[in-house]
Amino acid sequence: MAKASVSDDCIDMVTPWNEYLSAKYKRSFAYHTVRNRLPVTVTQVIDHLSRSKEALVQTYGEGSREEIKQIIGYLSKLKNEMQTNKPLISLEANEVDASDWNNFLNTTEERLGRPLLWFADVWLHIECYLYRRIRESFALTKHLNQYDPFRHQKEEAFTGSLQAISVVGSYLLKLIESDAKIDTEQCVLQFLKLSLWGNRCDLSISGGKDISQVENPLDMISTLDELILVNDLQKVWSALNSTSSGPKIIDIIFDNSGYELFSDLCLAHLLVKLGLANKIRFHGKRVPWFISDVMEHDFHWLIQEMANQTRAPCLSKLSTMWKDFLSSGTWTYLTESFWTLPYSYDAMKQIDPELYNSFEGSKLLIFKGDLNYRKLVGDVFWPHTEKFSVALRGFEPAPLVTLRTIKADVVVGLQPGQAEKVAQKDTDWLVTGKYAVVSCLVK
Ligand SMILES: O=P(O)(O)OC[C@H]1O[C@](O)(CO)[C@@H](O)[C@@H]1O
Ligand SMILES: [Mn+2]
Repeated sequence: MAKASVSDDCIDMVTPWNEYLSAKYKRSFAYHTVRNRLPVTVTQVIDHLSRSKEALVQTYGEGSREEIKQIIGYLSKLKNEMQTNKPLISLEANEVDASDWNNFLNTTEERLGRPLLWFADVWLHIECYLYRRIRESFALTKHLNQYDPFRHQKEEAFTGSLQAISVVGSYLLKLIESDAKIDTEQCVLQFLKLSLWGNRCDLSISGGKDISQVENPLDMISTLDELILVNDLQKVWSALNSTSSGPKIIDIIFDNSGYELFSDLCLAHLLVKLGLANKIRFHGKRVPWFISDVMEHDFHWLIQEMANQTRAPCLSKLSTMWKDFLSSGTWTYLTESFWTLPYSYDAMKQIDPELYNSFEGSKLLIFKGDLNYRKLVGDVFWPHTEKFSVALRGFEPAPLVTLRTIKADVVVGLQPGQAEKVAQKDTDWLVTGKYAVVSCLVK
């Protein structure tokens, strides 16, 4: 009998413990995401292109008119493939990571003995594949080859948060310019929390709705400690404050642009100013990713946009200092392809040994956000009391910490009974970004 709908392929149950998160489980957030949220994301890109067509043709030339039609056709086909649970197909455009992606697809197909399907396989792989296919629709064109369909939303996420950004920026400037002795530990903990809660601003969870930070984040921070379900901030402080002889290099693996990126750079500035790091390496995405993730353009755009804020002189002052950090090499911005492959981080040593080895000398790896967390723990539905060190499955290139607001249904490191207690208060505690975890692995 013909399937009434794709969901007939899915199992009407919650994800079993220790199983991969997957849209094959109808009661999972993965199913809701693949069934309802990702089609909306594709539709929003199509709508954006349709609405901006004339402006795009103005900017990219008459040749782009036909390409816009081509991209919309490609995206409509992609949406249909997903909604009718078609096999995942190889990438066509010859980009730096295309062979890695196609190797992943072929190797997985061989292991499974069947092609990958949207409603059967690991959510992480499916969701990353969707964004990589959105990228492909532009990579197959000439005029719009480097166009970022999410840029306008990422930029609005900054301009919409300018009030909160000014508050935090002037606070940071006062701190670093004051001669008064500051409580180093308290300041670092405060800026770690600002960076953590900055992760609430993520367009993929909000479905693109405006998520600008309007409250005063400094007031907000002090009231949120009880929402941090795993709080290893003291361990992070000890790792940062350790007087180990090694180089004081810290890596920040970025998540979202806008307010979150600003809060990450404030933390990075403080760590350098306090002598806890003498080099900070930032890692961003090579292609438009999960709507709000940072690309190199977003990074430099934000710092330049701060320089333009004549009504917030603290921001233009910070912008000058941040440009100096970049030109002196204290800060470096890196874009490795690995971050936009489908792999969870236990595969890094094998897939990108150069990247893995580059972390060996790092004092601390700071992973921001939910997708990085899912890649750290492998998108497995671990029991919530499973140890973070076990869930990492051998990914330990250096001391690391995850600053993550919870937006997907996987969390480890909780105490017995803790998940049940939170769920009584908020049934959707796993997917709203209201709660957070700060989990640290020190070597
Ligand atoms: O920007 P973040 O914090 O990585 O959030 C991305 C997360 O948002 C979601 O789209 C929300 O479900 C997840 O699929 C993904 O892990
Ligand atoms: Mn993100």
